[in-house]
Amino acid sequence: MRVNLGEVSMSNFNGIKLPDPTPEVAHAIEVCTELPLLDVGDYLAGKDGALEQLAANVRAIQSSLGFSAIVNHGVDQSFIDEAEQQVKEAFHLPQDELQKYFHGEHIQGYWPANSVTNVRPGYEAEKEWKSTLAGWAVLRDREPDDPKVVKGIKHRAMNKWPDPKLLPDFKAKINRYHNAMVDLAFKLLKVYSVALGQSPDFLDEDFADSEWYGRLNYYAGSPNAEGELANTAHSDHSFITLLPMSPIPGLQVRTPRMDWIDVECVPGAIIVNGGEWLNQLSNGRFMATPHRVTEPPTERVSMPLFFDPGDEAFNDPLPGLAAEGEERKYPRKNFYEHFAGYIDAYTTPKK
Ligand SMILES: O=C(O)CCC(=O)C(=O)O
Ligand SMILES: [Fe+2]
Repeated sequence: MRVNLGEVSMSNFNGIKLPDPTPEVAHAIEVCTELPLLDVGDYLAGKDGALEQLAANVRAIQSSLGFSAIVNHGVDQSFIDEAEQQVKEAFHLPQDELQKYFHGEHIQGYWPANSVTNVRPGYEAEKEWKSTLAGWAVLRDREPDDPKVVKGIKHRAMNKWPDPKLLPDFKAKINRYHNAMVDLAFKLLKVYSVALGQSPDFLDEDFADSEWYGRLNYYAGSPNAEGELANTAHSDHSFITLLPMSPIPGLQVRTPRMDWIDVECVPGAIIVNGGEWLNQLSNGRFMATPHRVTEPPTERVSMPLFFDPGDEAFNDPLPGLAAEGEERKYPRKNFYEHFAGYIDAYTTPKK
């Protein structure tokens, strides 16, 4: 599929015209052999015109490959490295210790390898599924008196943390990592808002009570598992997902040509991809691109941060994004309904 960049930059986005994407980005999405690289340093430094240029690049990327990698993002590398180290140590705990933090009905906490179907609706036929990855889900941390905790709302419980006697720094280092990623996501929210043809603060209200979600993924690795899937093809439920690049291979992204490319590591870069919530707000114009992970040769940790709106936000197409006479493509839902439906579908226990 060839992307018509002229059309992408001019029409269908609430009539808001942005500059052309930079030649590097235009080339990257034309050939689709690796993720387009975006330097967000000028934008974060508040340089004149940087927001508009970045938004133009994001609009072109999200209208095609749906994945990019950002550099000069300001997240301290030591926060990432130290969080990753904590994840490794947690998954090295004995099985009977880990089972104490089993995710339960809220799907918050630990889940062992091979325990869930990990089949996402729409992807059943992709390939024999394996789901060999283990995980630990950490949602926005809540206090015991949080109204949703008190009411026992599913998926809105308190997080489970490993015993501090065993892992004294886990909670602090994971929270520090997530807080830095969420800060960055809020800065990118303004870029996405402009890319969607809105004012920079148009989405702020929807995200004021952001229900972000952190997944700590652990792949034990297997040297002989050539090409087998550990994390099956899926699109993320999120608005956007931020994921520090891993030096251990495995992540693959589906291109508009419907082939799969291996993501090559750019040390220090953070992957940004659009999720299903973004896809719905744009009435299908911004991609929630399928991706998957092959069984890595060695131990591998990945820590995606799913950046989400508040539970009460709706998936209505943004102004100007359902062109006149065009039907909305997705049934109306609030974020909570969308999230609960997604998580429950793919974490069905394996029979
Ligand atoms: O492990 C990775 O690199 C990606 C993980 C992923 O796609 C996910 O957890 O949604
Ligand atoms: Fe994902």
